[in-house]
Amino acid sequence: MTNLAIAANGLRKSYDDKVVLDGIDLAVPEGTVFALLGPNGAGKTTAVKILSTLITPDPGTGDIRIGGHDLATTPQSIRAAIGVTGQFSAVDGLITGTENMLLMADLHHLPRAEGRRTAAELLERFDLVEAANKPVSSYSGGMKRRLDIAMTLVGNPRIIFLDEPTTGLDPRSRHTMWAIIRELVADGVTVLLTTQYLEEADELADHIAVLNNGRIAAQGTAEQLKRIVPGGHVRLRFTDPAAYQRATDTLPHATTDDQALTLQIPNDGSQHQLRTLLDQLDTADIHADELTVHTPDLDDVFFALTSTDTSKETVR
Ligand SMILES: Nc1ncnc2c1ncn2[C@@H]1O[C@H](COP(=O)(O)OP(=O)(O)OP(=O)(O)O)[C@@H](O)[C@H]1O
Repeated sequence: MTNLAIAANGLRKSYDDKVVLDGIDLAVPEGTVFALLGPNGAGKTTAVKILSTLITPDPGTGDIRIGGHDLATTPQSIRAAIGVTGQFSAVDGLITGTENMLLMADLHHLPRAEGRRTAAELLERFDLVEAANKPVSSYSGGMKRRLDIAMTLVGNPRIIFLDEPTTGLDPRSRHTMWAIIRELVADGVTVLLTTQYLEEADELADHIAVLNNGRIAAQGTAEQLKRIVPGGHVRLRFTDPAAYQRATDTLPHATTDDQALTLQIPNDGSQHQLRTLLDQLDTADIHADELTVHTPDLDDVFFALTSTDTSKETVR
């Protein structure tokens, strides 16, 4: 059986009468990426703060084990085993990148020479050598995030929590961050990340949990999640109203838009279903100006699951 790096049972947290986490279960195998996905205010940061020992869960929460350590009895062992970066990062803007790194090395009680060597290696690895002696307040968003991760790695953690690691980054910096995360996982590190970006979860995560209204509305691989929503279709666009009319007569199950002269036909995008549709069009001598195939993506899943109060579905 695979060892779990993170195991949480019945995680609960309320603020006054607002229930933020209503008993959620998480199981993250070692060396994998787990994405906690949810709209603003869903409780993602709260979950990360609890799992990284920054705040305590409510009574009634079940067992939580991080890296095999019990959160209730040995939080200090957990702190030694994990790294946390994100919205509550430890980066100090007033001092330089190198100084931030050395501060971290001190916190981990590394001997001075080793601390300097580790800091230099990590600054190099994250492409921060040129900026190393400049105050962090002059860094771009992407550079700050890279420094944040570099600081986290000083202690060589095997489990890393990344709270919205790419929020606000431009596409290039986002891709750099994804490459960094993939490298960490290739080294055997376990990553739990929160994100509002479906594309990010799709790109990186082995397992995705969608958090909504304090509960996990669905979880599974990106592929499993995509299968739980309908939404695959072929879209045909016409410029000739007569051809459009012939198509609507030929395809009675299509959703039509008379203004845009488009039809949407349910279709799973498989070779078989596509061929059947194309044969129908050929037989009726219909030629669309544009044909596009839309397979459900995580956007469809996200909107389907987070738009109602009661949706609850689990894919295993
Ligand atoms: N210390 C606190 N006191 C009271 N309410 C809080 C506190 N911390 C969080 N909350 C509330 O808990 C809910 C969940 O917040 P949380 O920051 O975990 O959400 P999130 O999913 O991370 O959202 P975002 O994507 O906006 O960061 C919000 O409604 C928030 O207002």
